[in-house]
Amino acid sequence: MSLPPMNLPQRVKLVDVGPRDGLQNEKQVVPTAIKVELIERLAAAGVPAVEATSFVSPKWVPQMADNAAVMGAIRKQPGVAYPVLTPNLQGFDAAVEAGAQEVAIFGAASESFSQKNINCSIAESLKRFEPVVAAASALDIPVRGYVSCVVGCPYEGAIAPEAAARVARTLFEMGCYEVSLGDTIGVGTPLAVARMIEACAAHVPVEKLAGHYHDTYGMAVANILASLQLGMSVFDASVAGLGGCPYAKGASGNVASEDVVYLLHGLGIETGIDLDKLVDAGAFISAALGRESGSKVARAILAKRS
Ligand SMILES: CC(C)(COP(=O)([O-])OP(=O)([O-])OC[C@H]1O[C@@H](n2cnc3c(N)ncnc32)[C@H](O)[C@@H]1OP(=O)([O-])[O-])[C@@H](O)C(=O)NCCC(=O)NCCSC(=O)C[C@@](C)(O)CC(=O)[O-]
Repeated sequence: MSLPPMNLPQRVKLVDVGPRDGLQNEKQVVPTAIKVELIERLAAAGVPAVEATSFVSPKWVPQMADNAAVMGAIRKQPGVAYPVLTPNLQGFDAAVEAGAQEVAIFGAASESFSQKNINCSIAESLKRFEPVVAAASALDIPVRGYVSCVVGCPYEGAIAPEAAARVARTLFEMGCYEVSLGDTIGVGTPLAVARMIEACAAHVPVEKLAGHYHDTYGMAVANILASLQLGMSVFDASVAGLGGCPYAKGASGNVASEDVVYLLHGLGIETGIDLDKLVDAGAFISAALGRESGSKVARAILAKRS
């Protein structure tokens, strides 16, 4: 017996956002040296893109205040991207000064979340991103775009697929090489996520879309499978399932990178990632934070090893 045919990609790119999306949400400020070692371990495990930090206001997110120190200390691996978040030109200039070679701008499909997260409306945020994309383009720096709250918002509830699609389209037309669709509070189910992707893919080629799913309701792996079947081949995840969002109360971490890699390899999809080394990276940061990994796969592998 075999499964019904699934139209799956041969290779998937995983973007580990743990050092940024994960550690921005820790109550304790994680020492710079630990962040740097985590980033280096992820790159050594074969992760092709590691989101290293964010150049946002340290008053808003003190956990990322050591952004320049982190960027200065990483021993960069050839072929690995180390994108950083830049909400405005001030953040972009600081990121470039610190040696960033890829940046990400981040908008939202929900007005309330936009206000809480970056202190402006969706329209204002898109205006604010334009000079960032222009400055990046002048320096040949690729810009990734994010849309938060693509299926649900902590303040507004369900979000219409068209609202996500409008922002995704604007970011893509502005010049983002890829648009990452964030289920910030992890409420999506495969049907809701598929409807949202279909709406976005009407304006942005599906191969330019990435899935960024938090695992609050345990649906993220199912949502990734649904997204793969719709032609997506880039996913964000956090080693050890780190994280959440400081402006989305109750949101748990991103889907764990280890769980995503286990799924993908089980489907015969290449990632270039060594799962054992990834589990080691997750064990390293979990020990540094003094808690168990949020990845079921990592816990199973570590239990088998002991
Ligand atoms: C966007 C702002 C800066 C607006 O914040 P604001 O207060 O409206 O900014 P402002 O332009 O009025 O400036 C006020 C002060 O902030 C400073 N400032 C201004 N910009 C910067 C900067 N770039 N870096 C450092 N400092 C900055 C500026 O210099 C000034 O300093 P002061 O004169 O008071 O001393 C603020 O709201 C902010 O930093 N927000 C970031 C929030 C954040 O990082 N959220 C988490 C990331 S998003 C996320 O996690 C979702 C995602 C991407 O993962 C996808 C998903 O899951 O959905």
